[in-house]
Amino acid sequence: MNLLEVQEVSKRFGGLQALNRVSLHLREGEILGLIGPNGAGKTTLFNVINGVYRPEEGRVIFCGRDITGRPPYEIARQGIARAHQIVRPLNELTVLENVMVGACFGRENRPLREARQIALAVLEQVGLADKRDVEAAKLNVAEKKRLELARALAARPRLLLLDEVLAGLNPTEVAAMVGVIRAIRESGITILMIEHLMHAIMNVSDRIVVLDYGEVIAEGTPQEIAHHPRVIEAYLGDPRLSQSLLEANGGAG
Ligand SMILES: Nc1ncnc2c1ncn2[C@@H]1O[C@H](COP(=O)(O)OP(=O)(O)OP(=O)(O)O)[C@@H](O)[C@H]1O
Repeated sequence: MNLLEVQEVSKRFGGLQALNRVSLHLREGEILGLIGPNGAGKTTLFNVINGVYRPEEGRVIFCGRDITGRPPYEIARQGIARAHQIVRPLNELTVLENVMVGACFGRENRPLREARQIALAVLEQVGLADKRDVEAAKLNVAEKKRLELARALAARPRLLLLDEVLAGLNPTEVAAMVGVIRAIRESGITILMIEHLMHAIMNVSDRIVVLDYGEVIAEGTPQEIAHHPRVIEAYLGDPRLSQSLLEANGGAG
């Protein structure tokens, strides 16, 4: 059974069609990469999936249930967590306390003692255990990204939405984070991730869906996507992206 099905979803902002009959699905246990040029509609799709926006048309089905237009807290309770592109930890709290908040407001309401146990395990999982007593404000960018991931994981999701968790990291940090993402999948969590870093997304995804101007223009394995004429065409308008696609293309063989 598909864990998530997005069926013909459309979302408009005034006269702008941000999503136009977008469909995609995620099988349990897979990593699906969502790519596309700036403004393609990737973040809007995340916002529809986790209930920030209600689409004008279409449906979102999670675990066989229609969750279209349900409020974000209810969708979180059902097992979808999201790591945001812009990381905003509770700065005066420690790393551990931040993650405990995630555990308390996750899939089930948890008592503090249990939330602490979960938070400790999750910090171990993302490689941040040694920083647990540090104030969140004192973390560097890479550590804040890990904290954001830990906060989302503490909700014990079945589906994790990752919005550019590799952005702003240096190559060593990217490689380490890719390792963490793989390990999360191994632990049984399904992942949908938006990423501009072409090498990394090609490397870590089982399948990739490409959005352009709010429409799905391609879907396939990283290999297929890297050679797809419509994808290359879509990316040619953006020199930075087309360069990274060409590099990934070479890397993908
Ligand atoms: N709240 C909003 N109000 C009006 N327009 C919006 C809103 N959110 C997004 N848009 C517009 O919808 C389109 C899709 O934006 P979205 O942020 O989903 O793209 P994206 O693929 O995530 O882009 P990026 O890669 O730059 O993050 C863009 O043209 C954007 O300007």
